[in-house]
Amino acid sequence: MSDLITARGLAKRYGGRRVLDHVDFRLAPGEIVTIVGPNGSGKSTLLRLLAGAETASAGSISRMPGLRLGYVPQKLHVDPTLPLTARRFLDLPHRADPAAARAALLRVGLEDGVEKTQMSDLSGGQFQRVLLARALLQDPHVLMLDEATQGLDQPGSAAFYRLIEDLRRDLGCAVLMVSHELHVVMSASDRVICLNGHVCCEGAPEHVSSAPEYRALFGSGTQGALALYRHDHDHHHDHAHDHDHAHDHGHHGAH
Ligand SMILES: Nc1ncnc2c1ncn2[C@@H]1O[C@H](COP(=O)(O)OP(=O)(O)OP(=O)(O)O)[C@@H](O)[C@H]1O
Repeated sequence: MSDLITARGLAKRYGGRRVLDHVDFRLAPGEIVTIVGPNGSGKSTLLRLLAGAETASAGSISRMPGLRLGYVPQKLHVDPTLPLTARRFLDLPHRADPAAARAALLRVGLEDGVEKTQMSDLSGGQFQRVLLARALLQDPHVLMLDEATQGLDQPGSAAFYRLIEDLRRDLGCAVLMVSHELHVVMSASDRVICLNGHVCCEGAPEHVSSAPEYRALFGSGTQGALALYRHDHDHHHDHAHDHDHAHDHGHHGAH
C-alpha cells in the first residue's frame, strides 16, 4: 500500500532562523513512528507541517487523497471558570454524533460518568484521554500526538501508550508521535526518528544501548534506554542550525 504521508527536503524558517532543514519523511499505513529530539529541535514544528497546520519554507509534502488526521495537542488550556463538560468538549469544533461520542469515550477507557465531568475537574490522564477520544471522532488514518503524556506519571504514560498500541491494532491507523519519554515509547514504536533540526538518524528501536551519539543528544540520564540501532555521525549538533551542513545526512532506517 502506498504511503499516507511523504515529505521531501522540508525546511522551516521562523524569521531568519532555520528550525528544520533537509527533512525527508514517510509514513506507511498502520505504523507507529516516534519523533525524538532535544528541546527546540523542531519536533512539534515537523508535526504541524505534516499535519498541514503550517506551511513549509521549502520542500514538498504529499498526503494520500482524503487522508483523515486525528490530532492530540501538546497542551490545551481550558479555563477552569468556563463550564465545559467532557461530553460538550467533544462537540468542539463540530457537533459529535452522540453514539460516536459515547463510543469514543469508552474506547479510550473512560467511564460513563466522565461525560458529565467538567474538563477542569478531570485528572491529567483522563484529560488526555478525552483529547484522544476527540481525535478518534475523525475516524483517522493517522493519529498525531504531540507530547501527549506530558504531566502524567510513568504508570500513567505507560498505560496511555499501551492504549495507543491497542488503537493501532484495532483501528489499523498509523500513529505519529512526539515524545520525550524514550523508555516508555520505545517498545511501542516501529520506527524512531531522531531529530535535531535535521534527521540525525532513524530506525527500529530494537536494541537497548548507550550509544555515545545518542548520549550526545540526550545526555546519559536515560541510561541508553533507547537504542537507535545505527547512528553514524560525522557532524556536530548545532542548535542554531544556521550554518550549512556540508555532510551527508545518512538515513539508516530499517524500512
Ligand atoms: N511560531 C513560531 N514562531 C517563531 N519561532 C517558533 C515558532 N514555533 C516554534 N518556533 C521555534 O522553533 C524551534 C523549534 O520549536 P519546536 O516547538 O518545533 O521544537 P520541539 O522540538 O517540539 O521542542 P520541545 O521539545 O521543547 O517541545 C524553537 O526554537 C521555537 O522557539
